[in-house]
Amino acid sequence: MNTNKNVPPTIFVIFGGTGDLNSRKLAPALYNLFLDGWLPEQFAIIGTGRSELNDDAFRERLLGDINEFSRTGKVKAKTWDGFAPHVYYQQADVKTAASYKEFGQRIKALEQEWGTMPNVIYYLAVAPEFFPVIATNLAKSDLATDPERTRIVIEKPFGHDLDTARELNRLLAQHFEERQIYRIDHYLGKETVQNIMAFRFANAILEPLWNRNYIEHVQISVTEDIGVGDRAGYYDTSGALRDMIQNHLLQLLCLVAMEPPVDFTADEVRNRKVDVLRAMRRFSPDDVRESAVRGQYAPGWMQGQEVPGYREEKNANPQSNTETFAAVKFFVDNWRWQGVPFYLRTGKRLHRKASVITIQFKEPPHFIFPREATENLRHNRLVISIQPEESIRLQMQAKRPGVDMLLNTVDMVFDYEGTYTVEAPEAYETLLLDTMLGDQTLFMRGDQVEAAWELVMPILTSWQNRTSQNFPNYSADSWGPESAEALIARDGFHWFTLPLHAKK
Ligand SMILES: NC(=O)C1=CN([C@@H]2O[C@H](COP(=O)(O)OP(=O)(O)OC[C@H]3O[C@@H](n4cnc5c(N)ncnc54)[C@H](OP(=O)(O)O)[C@@H]3O)[C@@H](O)[C@H]2O)C=CC1
Ligand SMILES: O=C1O[C@H](COP(=O)(O)O)[C@@H](O)[C@H](O)[C@H]1O
Repeated sequence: MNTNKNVPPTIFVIFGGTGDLNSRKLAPALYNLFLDGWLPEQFAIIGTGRSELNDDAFRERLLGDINEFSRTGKVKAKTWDGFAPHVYYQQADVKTAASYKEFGQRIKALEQEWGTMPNVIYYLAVAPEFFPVIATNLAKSDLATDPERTRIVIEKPFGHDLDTARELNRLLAQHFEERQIYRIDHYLGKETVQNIMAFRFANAILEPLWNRNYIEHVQISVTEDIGVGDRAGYYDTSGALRDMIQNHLLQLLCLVAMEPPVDFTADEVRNRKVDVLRAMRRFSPDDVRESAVRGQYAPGWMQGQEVPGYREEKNANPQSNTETFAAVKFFVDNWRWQGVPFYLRTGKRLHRKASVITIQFKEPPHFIFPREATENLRHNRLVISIQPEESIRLQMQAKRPGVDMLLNTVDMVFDYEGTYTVEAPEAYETLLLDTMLGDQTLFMRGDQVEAAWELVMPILTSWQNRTSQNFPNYSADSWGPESAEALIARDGFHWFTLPLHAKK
């Protein structure tokens, strides 16, 4: 989102500095921002956790993490020598008031050393049970009183359901202004996801076609080949609908379905996305049976390796009925989209990792070519590949070279790899920089989160009330349960196989 390099002096406090998210995502992202010259001279990262570490030990730990997880590869000694002095560690228990006093002293010392009043960003990379605790303690300790200079970043999950999301919003609103609150949805930071807005709203040729008159249906598919690994403790309380559809996939849907914003400001963009969520058709219990399916993976084989079923994963409940796959048909009841189904699906341990949005257009109203010339033609489709392939393909019909008139389907392709030489930043790099610049465009506003929860609540409730499950119901390395095929086949469509050229 950024067009300038004017990041003001900033102190970045990471609650959960010793945790997995910081190791794999935040620390490498901050390092890469430093590497690319985005960070100001006056910049400090204060990591916190209960672990007993000093500054040097924490720096060593981050060095290992960055070496392992950074997209830019191993750290160069000279760059590290420039970065490391900006990093500090403070042991703290987030539940005790004394910890916040110590943060206050640390921040004050840096202010005095720098001779300026920096922005202070509190990043909550801790379990969600600590979000209210930390927010309240920051406020009580007067560490976030200035809305111009202090911000709080909240990781997912934002609430477990509509009530808990509302409760968390209420609590945050007691202590912070909305402009201070940055709710993360890391999909919004992905380069290819940001490009959906650029592609739709910086090109005049798409908008006239972007509606129910030309579009037959939309598919949003986020498939993963990995299982839950050692995250079953968290995942068992969540499931695919909460973990992916309520946030990432619905946000992708909003980007496809939103009206053109008047300008590219945070609230205008977010208003248009909330409009979509509000226009989405609500589910009755009968609708849920018709329009939503779920699945759970069984043990099996992936690429020659034996893999456990979900119930056999570390820390999983052996009788768990948590879904690791979900597919839902939504409608957006407004003038633009009336009658156009949006099929969303996501799941773990599926055949291939791929996040793809496919817009299928209606057939031409009349074919002038002989039947045999057109037999194998597909509808025009716009295929937006978010990852791992990063591309946009427009599938068109063309005449095959030859003396006869035979047509086939060809792709017009924009692909990042072939077009740009610069490597795209990781989502967290963009998002962390935006928190420092005070740009909330790619962050979830409170009403947006609640509107998304409101939409999925009938499905969650209905699934919770239906106890009998035939789980596990799909095998590893498949495309999910048969019921997912039936969901879309009833409307005469099928899930598209994801781009064959997609990188593994
Ligand atoms: N890991 C990931 O890929 C993702 C994580 N998230 C979210 O990020 C958050 C963190 O996840 P993750 O990093 O995986 O979790 P971890 O369990 O790896 O880390 C938890 C962190 O919290 C700290 N902590 C726990 N209790 C206290 C306490 N009482 N006082 C101070 N610090 C404490 C731990 O410090 P110590 O061990 O030193 O006590 C540790 O640094 C969660 O909300 C998660 O949902 C979101 C998306 C992806
Ligand atoms: O938020 C989450 O996202 C990941 C998938 O993210 P991606 O960037 O790798 O597509 C998912 O594995 C995880 O369960 C979920 O919590």
